[in-house]
Amino acid sequence: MRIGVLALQGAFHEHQVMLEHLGVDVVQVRLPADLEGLDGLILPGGESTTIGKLAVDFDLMDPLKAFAAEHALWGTCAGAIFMARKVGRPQPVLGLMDIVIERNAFGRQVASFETDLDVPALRHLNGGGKAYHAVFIRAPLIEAVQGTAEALATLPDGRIVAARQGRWLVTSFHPELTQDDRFHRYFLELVQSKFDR
Ligand SMILES: NC(=O)CC[C@H](N)C(=O)O
Repeated sequence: MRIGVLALQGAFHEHQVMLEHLGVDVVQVRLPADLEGLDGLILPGGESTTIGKLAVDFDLMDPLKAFAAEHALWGTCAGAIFMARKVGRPQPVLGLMDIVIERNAFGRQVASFETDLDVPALRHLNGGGKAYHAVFIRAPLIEAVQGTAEALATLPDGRIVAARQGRWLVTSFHPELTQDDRFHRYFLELVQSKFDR
């Protein structure tokens, strides 16, 4: 399997390390040609306005949308914002997934937090029964899932922090910053699956 990690800005290296640990070939994507031959793509956390601006400057917007139409995609944090169809205040986004997302919904950098989540979608994986420890860094909130998008994880108060639509996955938090590789393994399952949206 060969997975791309959008490497314009943000935590792409950490995703690469996790994927390589799982025996996956990783390609850093900076130009449209880098998408060639990939089986899936991860959009990392970072600063969504910067990622969006660089994606426009590097003529990546249309190639990314075309790639997403055929492949699995996973956005973490800023990457999730970049995939959303609707963001609180307009900025360059791919506008793919039927979710409404609010940036920095939990407050400033100092309000970053970690918490355990119950994620039913991970239960079938090896080691899947235990709670998932999630790291939130100036995280966005998935305010609504629409169409065929569905929530995968919520905070105890019901706020949505992970969602899936066909082979598209978004998480408000950063699985690449923990030792727990279950979300990466779940994504690799989506890459290999033939889910329809
Ligand atoms: N950890 C992150 O990716 C933070 C996302 C950032 N606050 C944004 O709005 O783009």
